[in-house]
Amino acid sequence: MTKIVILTGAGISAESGLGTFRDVDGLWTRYDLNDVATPEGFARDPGLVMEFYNARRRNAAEAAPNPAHLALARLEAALPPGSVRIVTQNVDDLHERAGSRAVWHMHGQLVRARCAACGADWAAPPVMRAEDPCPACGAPATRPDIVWFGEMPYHMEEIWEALRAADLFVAIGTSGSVYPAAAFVQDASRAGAETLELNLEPSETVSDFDRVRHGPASGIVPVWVE
Ligand SMILES: CC(C)NC(=O)[C@H](Cc1c[nH]c2ccccc12)NC(=O)[C@H](CCCC/N=C(/NCCC(=O)O)S[C@H]1O[C@H](COP(=O)(O)OP(=O)(O)OC[C@H]2O[C@@H](n3cnc4c(N)ncnc43)[C@H](O)[C@@H]2O)[C@@H](O)[C@H]1O)NC(=O)OCc1ccccc1
Repeated sequence: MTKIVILTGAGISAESGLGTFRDVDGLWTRYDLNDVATPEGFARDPGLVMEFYNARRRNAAEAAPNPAHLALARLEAALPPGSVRIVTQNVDDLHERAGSRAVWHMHGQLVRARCAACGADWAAPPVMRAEDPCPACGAPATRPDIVWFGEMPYHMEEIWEALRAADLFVAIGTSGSVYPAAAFVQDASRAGAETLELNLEPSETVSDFDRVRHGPASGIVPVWVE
C-alpha cells in the first residue's frame, strides 16, 4: 500500500478567502507575529491576541473548502484506509469540512480552546476571552489552542514516524519558512520517499523537492489527484 504524507500551508486556503502570512497584505504584514503569535505577546496583551484569533475564527467559519481541499478528501476516500495522511500547518477546519479524516493540525486549531493553567482543551465558542473560566479547573486562564512561535508543535512523534514510512511526500501551499515543518521534505527524502511541491511559486525549500508544479492550488491539486 502506497503511503502518502501531504503537508499543507496557508496557500491551500488562500482561494477560500483566508489570507496567507507572508504574501502581499499577508497577516504578518498587518500584525507583528511577536505580538499575536508568541507566549510573550499573549502575556503582554491577551486581549489583542484573543481579538486576533476571534476574527480569524469568524473568517474561517464564513469560508468554504475549495477544489484543492475537496480533491484531497476524494484521494483519501479512493485509497485504502491509512494510505493518505494530511499534516497541516493551518489552524482552519477546511480539510475536515471538505471530508478529510486523517488530518493532524501540527499548529493547533481555531475551533479548540485550551487552559493555560491545567492544559485541558475544549470546543472553542465563537468569541473567546482570556478571563473565561476553564471548564476543567475553573482557572480564568483560557487561550486559543494554537501553537505559537517558540512552542512545541503537536503530533511530532507521529509525524516523524509517518515521514519515515512515506513513499510519497507532497507539500501544498507552504513557503517553507517555518520549522520544523520546512524540514519535513528533507526528513522524507532521507527515508527514501519521492517528493513533490505544489505551490503558487517556488518555496524557500524548492531545491529539496524531486518534482515541482507551480500554480493556484484549486487548479493544480485536482489535476494531480485525478
Ligand atoms: C520564522 C521562523 C524562522 N521561525 C521558526 O521556524 C520557529 C523557530 C525555529 C525553530 N527551528 C528553527 C530552525 C531554523 C530557524 C528557526 C527555527 N519555529 C518555531 O517556533 C516552532 C513553532 C512554529 C509554529 C508557529 N505557529 C504558526 N501558526 C500558528 C499560529 C497562527 O496560525 O496564527 S506558523 C504559521 O506560519 C507558517 C508558514 O506559513 P505558510 O503556511 O507556509 O504560509 P506563508 O504565507 O508563509 O506561505 C504561503 C505559501 O502559499 C503560496 N500560495 C499563496 N496562494 C496560493 C494559492 N492560491 N495556491 C497555491 N499556493 C499559494 C505562496 O506562494 C507561499 O509560498 C505556518 O506554519 C503557519 O502555521 N516551534 C519550535 O521550533 O519548537 C521547538 C522544536 C524544534 C524542533 C522540533 C520540534 C520542536
